[in-house]
Amino acid sequence: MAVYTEVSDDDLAAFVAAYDIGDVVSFKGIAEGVENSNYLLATTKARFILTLYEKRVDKGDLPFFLGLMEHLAERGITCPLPVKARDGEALRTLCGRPAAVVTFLDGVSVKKPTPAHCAELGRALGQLHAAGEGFSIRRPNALSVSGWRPLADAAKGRSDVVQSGLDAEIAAELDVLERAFAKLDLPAGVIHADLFPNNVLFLGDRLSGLIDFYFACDDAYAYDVAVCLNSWCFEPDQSFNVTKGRALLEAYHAARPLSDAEIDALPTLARGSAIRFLLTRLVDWLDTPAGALVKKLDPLEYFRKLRFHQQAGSAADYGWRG
Ligand SMILES: Nc1ncnc2c1ncn2[C@@H]1O[C@H](COP(=O)(O)OP(=O)(O)O)[C@@H](O)[C@H]1O
Ligand SMILES: N[C@@H](CCOP(=O)(O)O)C(=O)O
Repeated sequence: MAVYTEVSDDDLAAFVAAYDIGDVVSFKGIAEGVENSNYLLATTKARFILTLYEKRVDKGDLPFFLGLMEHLAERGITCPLPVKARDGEALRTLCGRPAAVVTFLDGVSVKKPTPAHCAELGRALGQLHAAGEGFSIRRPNALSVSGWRPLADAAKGRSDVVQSGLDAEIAAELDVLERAFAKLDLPAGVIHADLFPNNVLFLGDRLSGLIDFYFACDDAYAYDVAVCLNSWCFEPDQSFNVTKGRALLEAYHAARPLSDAEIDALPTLARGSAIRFLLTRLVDWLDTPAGALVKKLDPLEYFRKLRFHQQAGSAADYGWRG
């Protein structure tokens, strides 16, 4: 579920009256999603997504997220465009929460990505990175290497209920990654940071839109590539599909060429990305009360991916041909 805040008909009517988006035809909560309350809002003019930003979103970050979507949409990226109310403001308040209306994108997310989907994704990611250049607001990645130890500490002493010995494995991995990340000096800019298949829409085999920019931040571009290798190229049996990896990397490289340093760093970045999602899932797993309506995501999926990356010697293990 992702409707934490219920909006009454009266609240909705008062909210929509501030915009020039037509009259409400229908209004329905969207089940998918984890972080925020999302509604599909249809009006006499068009369809929109109304989002109420929930507790985990820092209100101070909203100008970054909304400004970024506007910046990218202006540069040809098919992403939600924040809709301004008559007073010129896109960020408003509804039911005591920060809220915004964005344009609705057609398409569906794929459950089983093919190499063709991975190529589409790689190309779109390269274009996204190029289009983000020149965006003026900065947002450091709170979930990069300096954020991992605090997450591990939050789970410490409890993670063995998920898997015996996990605390020690995480601590040892963080020792390695903190040293390895300190040595990296890679091209950086705006990244999506959560471009999993559920955040990419397709019409047939053609990518039709990118959504959910609420983890976007400044970090190494190749880290975003590593997030996608993790989320798009593993099979359900947890084997890495090099054909998908190659399709993703080659399409990305055609849109935004990867430097030798970025290619060499891929195994380290993939390990980092694996521990990031392992840790956030682990903390959520441990902290989400039994019976909560939110679907808990399996932390061990990312532990198994981490194991693969620990064995990876070079980018060739991800399908890179040079
Ligand atoms: N602009 C959009 N156009 C079409 N569907 C959208 C749009 N934004 C969100 N959705 C739908 O809402 C769901 C949840 O949105 P998402 O931004 O991923 O939520 P959360 O940040 O809470 O995880 C998506 O899976 C998608 O089905
Ligand atoms: N992609 C993250 C969870 C974040 O969910 P989203 O619905 O905001 O994309 C994970 O898989 O751990």
